[in-house]
Amino acid sequence: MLFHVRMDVHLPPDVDAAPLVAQEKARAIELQQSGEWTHLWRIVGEYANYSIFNVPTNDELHDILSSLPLFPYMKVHVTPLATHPSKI
Ligand SMILES: O=C(O)CC1=CCC(=O)O1
Repeated sequence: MLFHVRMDVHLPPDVDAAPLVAQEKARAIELQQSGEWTHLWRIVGEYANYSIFNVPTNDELHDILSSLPLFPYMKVHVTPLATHPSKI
C-alpha cells in the first residue's frame, strides 16, 4: 500500500536537536534503502516534508512512523493512496 505522509517538525528550543536529527537521518536512509520510504521531499520554506511510504499495512506504517527519532516532535498527517481509474 502507498501512503502520502506529511511530517511537520516542531523541536522545542531546550531539546538538543543534533543527535535526534542525525538518528532520524540514519533511520530515513535505512528505510529508503529497504524500499519502504520511496520519496522524501522538503516542503519549501518549512521544517516539514512530504513523503511516500510503500508498506503492506496501516499498522506497519504506524510502527515505522511512531518509532522515528523525531516522532515525539512531529505532527504527522497520513493519506492512504488508491489507484486512480484514469491512471495510464
Ligand atoms: O527534516 C525532516 O523533515 C524530518 C526528517 C525526515 C527524515 C529526516 O532525515 O528528517
